[in-house]
Amino acid sequence: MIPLLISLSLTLSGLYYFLVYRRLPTVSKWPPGPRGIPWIGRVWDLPRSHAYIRFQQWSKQYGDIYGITLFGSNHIFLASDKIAHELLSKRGALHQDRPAILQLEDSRNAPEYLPLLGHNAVWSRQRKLVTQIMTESIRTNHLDIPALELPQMLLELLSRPEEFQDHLENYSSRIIARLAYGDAQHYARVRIASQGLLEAISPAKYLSILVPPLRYLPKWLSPWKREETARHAEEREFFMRAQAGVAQEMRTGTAPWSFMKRCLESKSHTGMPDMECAYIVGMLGVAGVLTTSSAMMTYLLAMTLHPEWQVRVQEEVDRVCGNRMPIMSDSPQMPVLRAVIMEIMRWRPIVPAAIPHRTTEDDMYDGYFIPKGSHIHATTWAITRNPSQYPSPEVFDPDRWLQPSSPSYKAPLTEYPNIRNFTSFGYGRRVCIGQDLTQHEFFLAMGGMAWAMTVEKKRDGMGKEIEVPVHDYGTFVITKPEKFEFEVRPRTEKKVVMIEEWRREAK
Ligand code: HEM
Repeated sequence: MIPLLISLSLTLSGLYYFLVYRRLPTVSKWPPGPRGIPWIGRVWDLPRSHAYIRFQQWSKQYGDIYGITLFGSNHIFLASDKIAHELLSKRGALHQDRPAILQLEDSRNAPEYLPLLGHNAVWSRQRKLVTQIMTESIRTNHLDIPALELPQMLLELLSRPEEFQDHLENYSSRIIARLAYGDAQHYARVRIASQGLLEAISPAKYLSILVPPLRYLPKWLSPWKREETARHAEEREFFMRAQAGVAQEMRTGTAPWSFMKRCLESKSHTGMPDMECAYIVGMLGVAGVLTTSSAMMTYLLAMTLHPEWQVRVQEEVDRVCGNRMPIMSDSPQMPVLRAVIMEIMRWRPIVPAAIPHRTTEDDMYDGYFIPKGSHIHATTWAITRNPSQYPSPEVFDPDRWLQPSSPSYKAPLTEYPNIRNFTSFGYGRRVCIGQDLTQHEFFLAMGGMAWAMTVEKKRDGMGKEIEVPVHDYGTFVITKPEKFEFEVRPRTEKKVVMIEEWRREAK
């Protein structure tokens, strides 16, 4: 079987060379980039995890736009915010499709995972409905829900900091479960579903995503196909069960506001099947867990490594809020906290390789030909390291958002820095729909942590500081810091009592 696949690949590589390179218009050219074997490309040069670091290295060599070929697909990589806006926002109509994720059954058409759908009628109706529900959740103050879950997360962090990943993922899961289904009871299953889908779309787990010909292997030689069938069945069972619970509460008139309630109510005019409704809401849950918790983990890492910034945020919190925790309406007076949040998103992007777009018409950019069907990667890791916009990009420096001399500074400071429309949320018509919720979660959680506790390096038995790894991040397409050791101290005992009281009230 393997020799057959190799000879098939070589034949296709010849065919590809003939069809694609002969097709390039004479006045334009394929962007520069690492060349490999025609059709196959440079697959051996692509690591299964942390590939975004290689993408950035290539951008240094080939420029802010470069191209590679992988198993017959054209991939265009962008390392500049300006070019990404030019192509994906201004000419968004040409580049709003998605490539298929081969580990999933039919990611482009099955009415399941909104962020992975192709540009088709299913995507349009789901995006419209989700946008309406998210807008309504702001208008009806449902985005204040993170505040209700905050005291529990703070108390858990104060008592068992070594389990910080669990506390923060549970915090995000409880928020999204409340929003999705009206209460937090499903949080553990939401978290499992998020992790399951994340692994299913990550080359670090499934080589078949990076090497598409592997999908033609028979089922008995493809354990990953069996794993996907099982994951999908479990996920579907959970999404349908959670939906049935809300439907039952609606019948008895006891259902609180939730994404699911709104989705089910909308069925009278959208005519959406139950299964699709279950997936729209389930997907929102999945999208909102590992993304937001990742940045909150980076907050702990950044504050452990940079105590001077923790002091600055705490001074601002104390000055603006006095003895209470920050609330969203404090935001205009808290540029330092917002700068720290921005810098966390820039310094350690949550989806560092971004989600690729797919081009539906031939296009040209700066003399380069972008053929229909190309995958466009606005690689967040490279864009947030572009030195023209972010000098000394490896340095964690929130001042780059506060000092007028910095290229990323924007006035007025009552409004900026502001994570809305930042490169981490993508571009154009596929831009992230969860930005407002993310903004609420980050401001309250990071402001709350700064108010309640001081994090610092741990010391060993000899009193020597234990070094904290700066670069150890996970291998999946949504990354998070690996476990590291640090200490947490409550800023005052009175604050701990206040948080405990608040938790009792919030229940
Ligand atoms: C820090 C947190 C988050 C980050 C970094 C993030 C990042 C992204 C990115 C990169 C995309 C693709 C954009 C593109 O293709 O150009 C996206 C799409 C999406 N995000 Fe987020 N996201 C976050 C939080 C959330 C939350 C909290 C939700 C909802 C609860 C959410 C829901 C979605 C949805 C539904 C899409 C699909 C949009 C579409 O394809 O039309 N995200 N997000």
